[in-house]
Amino acid sequence: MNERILLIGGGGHCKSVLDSLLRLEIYSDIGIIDVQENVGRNLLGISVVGCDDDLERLFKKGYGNAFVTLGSIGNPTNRIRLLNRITAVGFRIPAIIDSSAIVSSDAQIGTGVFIGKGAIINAGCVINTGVIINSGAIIEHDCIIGAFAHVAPGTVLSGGVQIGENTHIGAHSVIRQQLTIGSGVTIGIGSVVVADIEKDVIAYGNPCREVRLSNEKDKF
Ligand SMILES: CC(=O)SCCNC(=O)CCNC(=O)[C@H](O)C(C)(C)COP(=O)(O)OP(=O)(O)OC[C@H]1O[C@@H](n2cnc3c(N)ncnc32)[C@H](O)[C@@H]1OP(=O)(O)O
Repeated sequence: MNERILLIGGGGHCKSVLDSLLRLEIYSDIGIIDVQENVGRNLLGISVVGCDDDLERLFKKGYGNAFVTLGSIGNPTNRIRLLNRITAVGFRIPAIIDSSAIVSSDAQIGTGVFIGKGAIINAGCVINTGVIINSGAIIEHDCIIGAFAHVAPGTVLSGGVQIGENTHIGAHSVIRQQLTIGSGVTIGIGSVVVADIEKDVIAYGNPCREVRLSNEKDKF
Protein backbone atom coordinates (compact mmCIF):
# COMPACT_ATOMS: atom_id res chain seq x y z
CA MET A 1 0.00 0.00 0.00
CA ASN A 2 2.36 2.72 -1.20
CA GLU A 3 0.39 4.28 -4.04
CA ARG A 4 -0.95 7.82 -3.87
CA ILE A 5 -4.17 9.08 -5.47
CA LEU A 6 -5.96 12.36 -6.06
CA LEU A 7 -9.76 12.52 -6.14
CA ILE A 8 -10.96 15.27 -8.46
CA GLY A 9 -14.12 16.98 -7.14
CA GLY A 10 -14.95 17.21 -3.42
CA GLY A 11 -18.75 17.04 -3.29
CA GLY A 12 -21.28 14.35 -2.39
CA HIS A 13 -20.17 11.81 -5.00
CA CYS A 14 -16.60 12.20 -3.76
CA LYS A 15 -17.81 11.23 -0.30
CA SER A 16 -19.21 7.95 -1.70
CA VAL A 17 -16.06 7.12 -3.65
CA LEU A 18 -13.84 8.09 -0.73
CA ASP A 19 -15.79 5.90 1.66
CA SER A 20 -15.27 2.94 -0.72
CA LEU A 21 -11.60 3.79 -1.15
CA LEU A 22 -10.92 4.03 2.58
CA ARG A 23 -12.43 0.57 3.07
CA LEU A 24 -10.32 -0.87 0.23
CA GLU A 25 -7.03 0.23 1.83
CA ILE A 26 -5.19 0.36 -1.52
CA TYR A 27 -3.66 3.82 -1.26
CA SER A 28 -1.27 5.10 1.37
CA ASP A 29 -2.06 8.75 0.61
CA ILE A 30 -5.33 10.21 -0.70
CA GLY A 31 -5.74 13.89 -1.56
CA ILE A 32 -8.78 15.78 -2.83
CA ILE A 33 -8.79 18.44 -5.56
CA ASP A 34 -11.58 21.01 -5.31
CA VAL A 35 -12.19 24.73 -5.76
CA GLN A 36 -9.62 27.11 -4.28
CA GLU A 37 -11.81 28.21 -1.36
CA ASN A 38 -12.06 24.60 -0.13
CA VAL A 39 -8.30 23.96 -0.04
CA GLY A 40 -7.34 23.00 3.53
CA ARG A 41 -10.80 21.65 4.38
CA ASN A 42 -11.36 17.92 4.72
CA LEU A 43 -13.87 15.24 3.82
CA LEU A 44 -14.08 12.06 5.94
CA GLY A 45 -10.74 13.11 7.40
CA ILE A 46 -9.07 13.48 3.97
CA SER A 47 -7.66 16.91 3.05
CA VAL A 48 -8.40 19.06 0.04
CA VAL A 49 -4.79 19.47 -1.11
CA GLY A 50 -5.23 21.70 -4.13
CA CYS A 51 -7.31 22.85 -7.08
CA ASP A 52 -7.20 22.10 -10.84
CA ASP A 53 -4.17 24.37 -11.32
CA ASP A 54 -2.13 22.21 -8.92
CA LEU A 55 -2.53 18.94 -10.85
CA GLU A 56 0.83 19.05 -12.66
CA ARG A 57 2.67 20.02 -9.47
CA LEU A 58 1.05 17.24 -7.43
CA PHE A 59 1.73 14.68 -10.20
CA LYS A 60 5.42 15.61 -10.04
CA LYS A 61 5.24 15.34 -6.24
CA GLY A 62 4.34 11.65 -6.57
CA TYR A 63 0.57 11.38 -6.81
CA GLY A 64 0.69 8.83 -9.64
CA ASN A 65 -3.05 8.09 -9.71
CA ALA A 66 -6.13 10.26 -10.11
CA PHE A 67 -9.86 9.63 -10.28
CA VAL A 68 -12.75 11.94 -11.18
CA THR A 69 -15.17 12.14 -8.25
CA LEU A 70 -17.48 14.79 -9.63
CA GLY A 71 -21.05 13.49 -9.84
CA SER A 72 -23.59 14.25 -12.58
CA ILE A 73 -27.31 13.88 -13.13
CA GLY A 74 -27.77 14.26 -16.85
CA ASN A 75 -24.81 16.22 -18.15
CA PRO A 76 -21.36 14.67 -17.67
CA THR A 77 -19.47 17.39 -19.63
CA ASN A 78 -17.39 18.40 -16.60
CA ARG A 79 -16.60 14.78 -15.75
CA ILE A 80 -15.39 14.23 -19.33
CA ARG A 81 -13.31 17.44 -19.27
CA LEU A 82 -11.64 16.44 -16.00
CA LEU A 83 -10.89 12.91 -17.14
CA ASN A 84 -9.26 14.29 -20.31
CA ARG A 85 -7.27 16.71 -18.16
CA ILE A 86 -5.86 14.06 -15.78
CA THR A 87 -5.12 11.78 -18.74
CA ALA A 88 -3.13 14.59 -20.39
CA VAL A 89 -1.11 15.20 -17.21
CA GLY A 90 -0.13 11.51 -17.17
CA PHE A 91 -1.96 10.17 -14.10
CA ARG A 92 -2.86 6.49 -14.00
CA ILE A 93 -6.65 6.25 -13.79
CA PRO A 94 -7.98 3.18 -11.96
CA ALA A 95 -11.48 1.75 -11.70
CA ILE A 96 -12.76 1.91 -8.11
CA ILE A 97 -15.03 -0.93 -7.06
CA ASP A 98 -16.51 -0.97 -3.56
CA SER A 99 -15.59 -4.12 -1.63
CA SER A 100 -19.29 -5.01 -1.25
CA ALA A 101 -19.99 -4.97 -5.02
CA ILE A 102 -20.15 -8.25 -6.92
CA VAL A 103 -18.48 -8.02 -10.33
CA SER A 104 -18.27 -11.02 -12.65
CA SER A 105 -14.76 -11.96 -13.75
CA ASP A 106 -16.31 -12.08 -17.24
CA ALA A 107 -17.27 -8.37 -17.15
CA GLN A 108 -15.06 -5.69 -18.75
CA ILE A 109 -14.59 -2.61 -16.59
CA GLY A 110 -13.08 0.52 -18.17
CA THR A 111 -10.80 3.14 -16.67
CA GLY A 112 -12.30 5.72 -14.35
CA VAL A 113 -15.35 3.57 -13.60
CA PHE A 114 -16.90 3.70 -10.11
CA ILE A 115 -18.98 0.77 -8.86
CA GLY A 116 -20.70 1.56 -5.58
CA LYS A 117 -21.83 -0.35 -2.53
CA GLY A 118 -23.82 -3.51 -3.14
CA ALA A 119 -23.91 -3.17 -6.94
CA ILE A 120 -23.95 -6.33 -9.07
CA ILE A 121 -22.39 -6.60 -12.55
CA ASN A 122 -23.11 -9.94 -14.17
CA ALA A 123 -21.21 -11.94 -16.80
CA GLY A 124 -20.67 -10.52 -20.27
CA CYS A 125 -21.16 -6.87 -19.30
CA VAL A 126 -19.06 -4.07 -20.76
CA ILE A 127 -18.82 -0.97 -18.56
CA ASN A 128 -17.03 1.76 -20.50
CA THR A 129 -14.78 4.65 -19.43
CA GLY A 130 -15.96 6.98 -16.68
CA VAL A 131 -19.25 5.20 -15.97
CA ILE A 132 -20.84 5.44 -12.51
CA ILE A 133 -22.72 2.34 -11.35
CA ASN A 134 -24.19 3.64 -8.13
CA SER A 135 -25.16 1.88 -4.89
CA GLY A 136 -27.28 -1.23 -5.22
CA ALA A 137 -27.70 -1.12 -9.01
CA ILE A 138 -28.07 -4.49 -10.75
CA ILE A 139 -26.57 -4.77 -14.23
CA GLU A 140 -27.63 -8.14 -15.57
CA HIS A 141 -25.70 -10.31 -18.02
CA ASP A 142 -24.49 -8.91 -21.36
CA CYS A 143 -25.37 -5.25 -20.78
CA ILE A 144 -23.24 -2.59 -22.48
CA ILE A 145 -22.96 0.78 -20.72
CA GLY A 146 -21.61 3.69 -22.79
CA ALA A 147 -18.86 5.99 -21.57
CA PHE A 148 -19.75 8.49 -18.81
CA ALA A 149 -23.24 7.09 -18.30
CA HIS A 150 -24.56 7.13 -14.71
CA VAL A 151 -26.75 4.28 -13.52
CA ALA A 152 -28.23 5.75 -10.33
CA PRO A 153 -28.88 3.82 -7.07
CA GLY A 154 -31.15 0.81 -7.05
CA THR A 155 -31.69 0.60 -10.81
CA VAL A 156 -32.19 -2.79 -12.48
CA LEU A 157 -30.98 -3.38 -16.02
CA SER A 158 -32.29 -6.72 -17.30
CA GLY A 159 -30.12 -8.89 -19.57
CA GLY A 160 -28.65 -7.50 -22.80
CA VAL A 161 -29.64 -3.84 -22.27
CA GLN A 162 -27.52 -1.20 -24.04
CA ILE A 163 -27.13 2.29 -22.58
CA GLY A 164 -25.67 5.08 -24.73
CA GLU A 165 -22.83 7.42 -23.79
CA ASN A 166 -23.53 10.25 -21.30
CA THR A 167 -26.95 8.87 -20.42
CA HIS A 168 -28.41 9.08 -16.89
CA ILE A 169 -30.69 6.30 -15.66
CA GLY A 170 -32.68 7.69 -12.73
CA ALA A 171 -32.64 6.00 -9.35
CA HIS A 172 -34.72 2.84 -8.91
CA SER A 173 -35.65 2.49 -12.59
CA VAL A 174 -36.19 -0.89 -14.24
CA ILE A 175 -35.36 -1.63 -17.87
CA ARG A 176 -36.73 -4.58 -19.84
CA GLN A 177 -34.26 -7.04 -21.35
CA GLN A 178 -32.59 -6.40 -24.73
CA LEU A 179 -33.66 -2.74 -24.96
CA THR A 180 -31.47 0.11 -26.20
CA ILE A 181 -31.44 3.56 -24.60
CA GLY A 182 -29.70 6.19 -26.72
CA SER A 183 -26.90 8.59 -25.80
CA GLY A 184 -27.51 11.87 -23.97
CA VAL A 185 -30.76 10.59 -22.44
CA THR A 186 -32.10 11.25 -18.93
CA ILE A 187 -34.48 8.61 -17.60
CA GLY A 188 -36.41 9.92 -14.58
CA ILE A 189 -36.39 8.29 -11.16
CA GLY A 190 -38.58 5.24 -10.72
CA SER A 191 -39.22 4.70 -14.44
CA VAL A 192 -40.23 1.38 -15.96
CA VAL A 193 -38.74 1.22 -19.45
CA VAL A 194 -40.53 -1.22 -21.77
CA ALA A 195 -39.45 0.08 -25.20
CA ASP A 196 -36.29 1.51 -26.78
CA ILE A 197 -35.61 5.19 -26.03
CA GLU A 198 -34.09 7.37 -28.75
CA LYS A 199 -31.07 9.60 -28.11
CA ASP A 200 -31.08 13.08 -26.52
CA VAL A 201 -34.46 12.92 -24.78
CA ILE A 202 -35.84 13.22 -21.25
CA ALA A 203 -38.14 10.28 -20.52
CA TYR A 204 -39.89 9.06 -17.39
CA GLY A 205 -42.85 7.26 -15.91
CA ASN A 206 -44.42 3.82 -15.89
CA PRO A 207 -44.47 2.98 -18.70
CA CYS A 208 -41.55 5.27 -19.50
CA ARG A 209 -42.43 7.83 -22.20
CA GLU A 210 -40.25 10.36 -23.99
CA VAL A 211 -41.37 13.72 -22.60
CA ARG A 212 -39.14 16.20 -24.43
CA LEU A 213 -35.76 16.66 -26.08
CA SER A 214 -32.73 17.16 -23.86
CA ASN A 215 -31.38 20.67 -23.99
CA GLU A 216 -28.93 22.70 -21.94
CA LYS A 217 -31.64 23.80 -19.50
CA ASP A 218 -32.65 20.21 -18.83
CA LYS A 219 -29.10 18.96 -18.41
CA PHE A 220 -28.39 19.83 -14.81
C1 LIG B 1 -26.64 9.36 -5.21
C2 LIG B 1 -27.67 10.14 -6.01
O1 LIG B 1 -28.38 10.97 -5.49
S1 LIG B 1 -27.76 9.82 -7.71
C3 LIG B 1 -29.09 10.83 -8.32
C4 LIG B 1 -30.44 10.16 -8.29
N1 LIG B 1 -31.45 11.08 -8.85
C5 LIG B 1 -32.03 10.92 -10.03
O2 LIG B 1 -31.77 9.93 -10.69
C6 LIG B 1 -32.93 12.03 -10.47
C7 LIG B 1 -33.23 12.00 -11.95
N2 LIG B 1 -34.08 13.16 -12.30
C8 LIG B 1 -35.42 13.09 -12.40
O3 LIG B 1 -36.03 12.05 -12.22
C9 LIG B 1 -36.15 14.39 -12.75
O4 LIG B 1 -37.41 14.38 -12.08
C10 LIG B 1 -36.35 14.56 -14.30
C11 LIG B 1 -34.98 14.84 -14.94
C12 LIG B 1 -36.95 13.36 -14.94
C13 LIG B 1 -37.30 15.73 -14.56
O5 LIG B 1 -36.84 16.86 -13.92
P1 LIG B 1 -37.56 18.28 -14.19
O6 LIG B 1 -37.51 18.58 -15.64
O7 LIG B 1 -36.95 19.26 -13.24
O8 LIG B 1 -39.06 17.95 -13.84
P2 LIG B 1 -40.01 18.63 -12.74
O9 LIG B 1 -39.57 18.24 -11.37
O10 LIG B 1 -40.15 20.08 -13.09
O11 LIG B 1 -41.39 17.90 -13.05
C14 LIG B 1 -42.11 18.13 -14.23
C15 LIG B 1 -43.29 17.18 -14.22
O12 LIG B 1 -42.81 15.85 -14.46
C16 LIG B 1 -43.18 15.01 -13.35
N3 LIG B 1 -42.04 14.13 -13.11
C17 LIG B 1 -40.75 14.48 -12.92
N4 LIG B 1 -39.98 13.39 -12.77
C18 LIG B 1 -40.80 12.33 -12.85
C19 LIG B 1 -40.59 10.93 -12.76
N5 LIG B 1 -39.37 10.42 -12.57
N6 LIG B 1 -41.65 10.11 -12.92
C20 LIG B 1 -42.89 10.62 -13.12
N7 LIG B 1 -43.16 11.95 -13.21
C21 LIG B 1 -42.11 12.78 -13.08
C22 LIG B 1 -43.46 15.94 -12.20
O13 LIG B 1 -44.35 15.36 -11.29
C23 LIG B 1 -44.05 17.12 -12.90
O14 LIG B 1 -45.40 16.85 -13.22
P3 LIG B 1 -46.50 18.04 -13.30
O15 LIG B 1 -46.02 18.97 -14.40
O16 LIG B 1 -47.75 17.30 -13.64
O17 LIG B 1 -46.48 18.68 -11.96
